[in-house]
Order: sequence, then C-alpha cells, then structure tokens
Amino acid sequence: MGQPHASAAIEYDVVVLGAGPVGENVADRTRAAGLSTAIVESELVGGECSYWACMPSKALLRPVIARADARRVPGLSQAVQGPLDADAVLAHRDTYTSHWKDDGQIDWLESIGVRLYRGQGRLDGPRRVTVTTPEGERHTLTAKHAVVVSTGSRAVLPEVPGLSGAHAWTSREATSAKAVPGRLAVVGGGVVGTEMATAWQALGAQVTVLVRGTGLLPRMEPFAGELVADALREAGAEVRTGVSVTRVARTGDTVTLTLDDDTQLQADEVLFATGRAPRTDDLGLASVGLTPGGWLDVDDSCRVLGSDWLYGVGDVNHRALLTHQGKYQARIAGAAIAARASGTPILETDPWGAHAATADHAAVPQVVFTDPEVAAVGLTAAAAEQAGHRIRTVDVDLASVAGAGLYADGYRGHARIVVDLDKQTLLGATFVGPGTSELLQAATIAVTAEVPIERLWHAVPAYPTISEVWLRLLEGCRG
Ligand SMILES: Cc1cc2nc3c(=O)[nH]c(=O)nc-3n(C[C@H](O)[C@H](O)[C@H](O)COP(=O)(O)OP(=O)(O)OC[C@H]3O[C@@H](n4cnc5c(N)ncnc54)[C@H](O)[C@@H]3O)c2cc1C
Ligand SMILES: NC(=O)c1ccc[n+]([C@@H]2O[C@H](COP(=O)([O-])OP(=O)(O)OC[C@H]3O[C@@H](n4cnc5c(N)ncnc54)[C@H](O)[C@@H]3O)[C@@H](O)[C@H]2O)c1
Repeated sequence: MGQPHASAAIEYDVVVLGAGPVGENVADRTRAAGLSTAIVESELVGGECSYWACMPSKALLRPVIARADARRVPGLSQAVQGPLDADAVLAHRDTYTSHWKDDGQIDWLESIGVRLYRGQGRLDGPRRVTVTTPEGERHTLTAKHAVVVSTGSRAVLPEVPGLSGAHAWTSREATSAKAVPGRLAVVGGGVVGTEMATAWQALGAQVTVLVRGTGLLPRMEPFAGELVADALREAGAEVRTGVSVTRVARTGDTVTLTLDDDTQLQADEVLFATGRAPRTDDLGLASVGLTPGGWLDVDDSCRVLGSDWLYGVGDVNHRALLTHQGKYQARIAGAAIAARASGTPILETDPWGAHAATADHAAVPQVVFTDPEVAAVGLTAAAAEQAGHRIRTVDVDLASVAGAGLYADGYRGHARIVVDLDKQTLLGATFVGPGTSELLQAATIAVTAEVPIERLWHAVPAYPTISEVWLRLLEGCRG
C-alpha cells in the first residue's frame, strides 16, 4: 500500500481531537468565542457516551427502575408483576443511540460552524495534527492557539489466561447487545458492573457478579455497595466477593471461568467491567515529548503540564470519568483557550475562578442508576479523613422520612453527610434509595458553595418529599 495522499496544511485557531461529549463542548465554546475550530473523529460523533455508555445503559435501566418503583406502590404493584418486554427495551435503547448513526450530531456541528474531519487524528509535532481518513487520505491541520485532546477512554481487560479468545463483553457489548444472554457473568463490582448486572438480571439473564474485593462500589460509602448487593441478590442475581478469575475458556456457546477458590462458573457471556484506559496510544504523543498510552496530566485549566498550547479534557485526563464533569472541564478549557487567544494577561485560575475546574477536586456528583439508586457528591468519610479533614458524619435511615414512605411501601435507603468540623460546611453527601438521584443537585450546591450548616437550617425541604431527609440530617448535625 502506498503512502496516504497528503494535502497542504490548513490552519485553524483550535483543533480538537475526539468528538465525544467533551470534544463537542470544547468546540462549541471556542467557536462561540469567535475562534475557527476543527474537530477530528475516528468513529461516531457523540463518542462513547452516546453510543456505548451513558445513553444506551440508561435506556436499558430506565424501565428496570420504573418497574421496581411501581412494584413498591400499593394498588399499582399488582399491575406490574410481569416480566419486562426485553425486545421492546432493546428497541428503545436502539432509538436512544440513533441506531449507532451520528447524522444528528453532525448537523449540530455544522450549525455551530465547526468543521468536522473524519479519521484518526494524530499529533505531528507542536500545534500540528494529521488526520488519516478511512479512505486513506491525509489532511494536515495546524492550530494557531490550541490543540485539545479529548479522545476519551476505552475498557481495560486484565491479563487473564484464555481471555483473548473468549469473546468477552466489555462495556461496548454490554450496552449494545442485541439479545438477552441466558447466563451472564460480570467481573468487577464498580459502576459499570453494578449497573449492567442490574439491567441484564431484570431483562431476564441469570447474572453472577464476581468481585475481588469485599463489596460493590468500593469508592463510595460502604452502605451504598451493601444496599445494591442486597437488592441484586433479591432480584435473583448472585454476588460473590473475594474471588478473582484466574482463567477463561470458551467452548462454543459456553464460557467457563476458573476462580481462585478452585471453583468454576459457566455462563453464556462474560462481561469484564474492570476499569478504563486512556485512548492516547495511537495519538502521536511521542512527537511532542509525551508518553503514548498514558493519561494526560493537566492543570486546572486542563492545559497539559509543561505545554502552552496542548489541552487534555474529559476522560483522557483521568480527573473524573464522567460525562457531566468532562463537559464542565470543556466549558472551563474553552474559556481559558479563548482568554489566552485574546491576550488576556491574567486568567482566573484561583479556586472557583472562571478558568479553573475546581469542582473536579471538591464536588464531583455521580449517580449510579442501580435499584436502589446511589447519588453521591464530594468526599466520602474515609476520603475526607485520608485528606486530613476533621469531620463528623451524620447518618439517617431514609425509611424514617415521610416522603420516602409515600414514594415506596417498605422504603429502604440510607443517607450520610460528611461535615467539616472546622468550617461547619459539607464535604460530601451520599443518598441511596429509590428516587434519590434527584436529591443530588441540592447536595452539590451545598458542597460547592460551602453553605454553612447554620444557613442550610433555613433551607426548608417541602413536606412530604424525600428531600425532608435534609431536615433529619441537619437535626443530626445540630443535636
Ligand atoms: C457503560 C458506561 C456507562 C456510563 N454511564 C455514565 C453516566 O450515566 N453518566 C456519566 O456522567 N458518565 C457515564 N459514563 C462515563 C462517560 O461515558 C465518559 O465519562 C464520557 O464518555 C467521556 O467523554 P469524552 O468525550 O471524554 O470521551 P468519549 O465519550 O470516549 O469520546 C472520545 C471520542 O474520541 C474519539 N477518538 C479517540 N481517539 C481518536 C483519534 N485519535 N482521532 C479522532 N478521534 C478519536 C473516539 O472515537 C470518541 O468518539 C459511562 C461509561 C460507561 C463505560
Ligand atoms: N452512572 C455513572 O455515572 C457511570 C456509569 C458507568 C460508568 N461510569 C464511569 O465509567 C468509569 C469506568 O467504570 P468501570 O466500572 O469500568 O470502572 P471502575 O473503576 O468503577 O470499576 C472497576 C472495578 O473493577 C475492579 N477490577 C479491576 N481489575 C480487576 C480484575 N482483574 N478482576 C476483578 N476486578 C477487577 C476494580 O477493583 C473496580 O472495583 C467509572 O470511573 C465511572 O465513573 C459512570
């Protein structure tokens, strides 16, 4: 095969590599600031989030959670005892991914005046990017002000003998599968593992979750993983802790997992939900003195350390692997690029300034869409202590809240706030229970704005809502 056809370099103010939610948002900001912007995408505009992550997973989970909620309402429960219509759920998921077509997102890019290049983008020295199109053409783009890397992350498969030939699922297959497997083994008890176990068990698979540690969702407050494990077991799944997979073998339609307790497990499919790696291995990073395959170390404006033109935004910088947090970084980085391009002498990079993604350190909100939902922001008690804060925690059983009892008969849930004893503000909050995801933004505001406990006392939650848990938590604070 000959060399790809090369064309003359085209200059833009900003070149963005990767058109996931984060790249799209950076491009939107820089374009809105009057900077000419090109974006390069090797797969689908919209990225992992739109096609193999947030959107399809939540489309699978929504009917699961709605049915579980309805089953806890007397008078309604008997109407929803039947199985989910798996075909209809999968078809609905397909519409949420636009059938893995990105025409709508391309129209949007056009409408905001961002030029799309389809193909693999690679750095080729400072401020220079090459794009190799699927047809083998090569474009060279130069960036007057900034190159933004927002190429996201991919699933990591551990080094387990036999795994490469076992056709294991990663998050991509778990979110896009066309049929419900009879038996599904899930390796890993993090966010992907718990959400996908919840979805596929409810859709009719017999799920076994294999966790090498002591419980599910290990980065959250311990009660979160405990309540989710209880619910998964009640739904018929098996959750096994303290086990590791030592070998995987596929024979025909059956995959056999050998575990380190000398037992074996057979399944039709196995999902490895064992974390993420940055998509920086084929990006030309060596041409600018960086190590291929690594996460990008950035400052709070998301500029790569040691560079005055290269930015790393979203999953690729490993600050918080969440769409909403990456889009926040995109807004900050876009503003910083625009300010630097216009010669603004001093940027607002102090904490909470316009050019500092401070919330990445202090107040990252996350909802895990399991049944029960888990909604958390800021530090857990363990993380706060590890960071050297003097804290106290206040816990409330959500079943004691009138609004929760109305929401679901026999409501089970738990809430915790982590209070900074020196500042008398909140460092973190976690809510676990049906309907708790919508409680999270109030907690995010309290943590971000460092609202004093004394003032929160005047933020009166409406009766009878689940939000009245705030009153119980604050009563616990004040004694
Ligand atoms: C199963 C699952 C469920 C999730 N659910 C949620 C959720 O509910 N809420 C939430 O906030 N987060 C969720 N996440 C995390 C979320 O998907 C990511 O944080 C988010 O997609 C990151 O956005 P990004 O733009 O940085 O990267 P991506 O979405 O990964 O986009 C990167 C884009 O760059 C492209 N690209 C890569 N390399 C190149 C190259 N060299 N040249 C050109 N293009 C390139 C890729 O093709 C891709 O389109 C979930 C993740 C998974 C796996
Ligand atoms: N609702 C949401 O916000 C949502 C949903 C899904 C994913 N995400 C994001 O996507 C990211 C990736 O999720 P994830 O679940 O893949 O990663 P994760 O880091 O949350 O969990 C991976 C788990 O796999 C375990 N693990 C790693 N190697 C293993 C091995 N060899 N054997 C057994 N277990 C092993 C880890 O201990 C960890 O508990 C997360 O950081 C999360 O923020 C968010």
